[in-house]
Amino acid sequence: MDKRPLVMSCGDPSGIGPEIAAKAWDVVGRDCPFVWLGDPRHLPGGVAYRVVQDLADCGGGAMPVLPVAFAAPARAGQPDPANAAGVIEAVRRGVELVQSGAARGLVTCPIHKAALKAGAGFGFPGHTEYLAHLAGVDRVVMMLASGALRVVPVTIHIPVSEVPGALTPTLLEDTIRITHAALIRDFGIAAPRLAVAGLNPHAGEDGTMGHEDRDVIAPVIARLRADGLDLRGPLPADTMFHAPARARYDAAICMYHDQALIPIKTLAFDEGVNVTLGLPFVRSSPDHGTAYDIAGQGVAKPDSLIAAIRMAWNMGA
Ligand SMILES: NC(=O)c1ccc[n+]([C@@H]2O[C@H](COP(=O)([O-])OP(=O)(O)OC[C@H]3O[C@@H](n4cnc5c(N)ncnc54)[C@H](O)[C@@H]3O)[C@@H](O)[C@H]2O)c1
Ligand SMILES: N[C@H](C(=O)O)[C@H](O)COP(=O)(O)O
Repeated sequence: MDKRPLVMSCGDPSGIGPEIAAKAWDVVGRDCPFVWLGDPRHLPGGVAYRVVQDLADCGGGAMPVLPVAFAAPARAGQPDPANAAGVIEAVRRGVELVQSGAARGLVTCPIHKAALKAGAGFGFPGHTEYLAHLAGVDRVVMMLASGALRVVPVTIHIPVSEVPGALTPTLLEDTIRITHAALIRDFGIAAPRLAVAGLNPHAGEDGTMGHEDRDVIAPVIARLRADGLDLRGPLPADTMFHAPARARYDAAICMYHDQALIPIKTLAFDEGVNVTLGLPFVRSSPDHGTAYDIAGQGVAKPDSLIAAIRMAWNMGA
């Protein structure tokens, strides 16, 4: 039996990451052990932890911590640019441990993208793009998954004004194929059914409200259907997410970030998991961010992080 632990990058220590990690350990630390990569100083007072030097000894007891150097203490809700380098190092170290085979998978606690850019010139829009860079892969896919819905945004962290130009047939086909393969391999769905959203209102209304649906999306769907994939679309996005519609597919392929993330965060904010498909290792994350507005108050819910831990544990088996 694979007893290797997960590793968890601490995320922005001024956010809710440290507190939800400690809460998550209390719930799933025994069944899905993880080693927290961060600065013990950033953990909330009273949290039981033990510093470890490697991943060998991490089952049960207090939360194991593999220290990562940070320049400054953390002030709840107030990101410190001086800590940006440590946030990035925790992610890099986590990838190193997974790629070495020491860890079963990586769970990342939330980062604040703008804070990393300001503090360390972080050149990536978020974890997803950074992890692809570290892994040396050209294409990865962001999936947000829950019991009620799985969604994939084809374009991610780009301005809405740039979405039409970014929606190339190649990007759409790659995204669909990576998603389809992951649903089979990682989610145990033998014959995945995919619903593909249109870009424009009413999926372009036969070209009267935009042409991308007819000229870009529909030909890719036709080609992949001819290749045997079970796809429907381009569908009007506004009628894809009510319960009867969701019952007809296993994942929704959406054209841009909020077209995908609004429905899943509306339906399943506390259980949604962000999982990166196409990496040579397992990576998951909660579906929320640093939540500076509640950081340090003890009210942050660990539920999404717990779901992310469980998903990574099961996918890493
Ligand atoms: N995986 C990630 O690293 C990740 C994911 C999403 C957003 N972010 C980043 O986080 C930063 C803040 O983003 P945002 O404000 O749009 O979204 P957010 O998810 O941080 O917060 C949105 C709202 O949800 C609440 N909330 C979030 N998580 C919660 C929890 N566990 N329990 C209770 N309430 C919770 C917050 O208090 C806030 O009111 C941004 O820089 C964003 O890019 C990172
Ligand atoms: N777009 C995701 C969300 O809103 O939940 C989140 O920002 C993911 O970012 P990463 O690439 O850092 O996982």
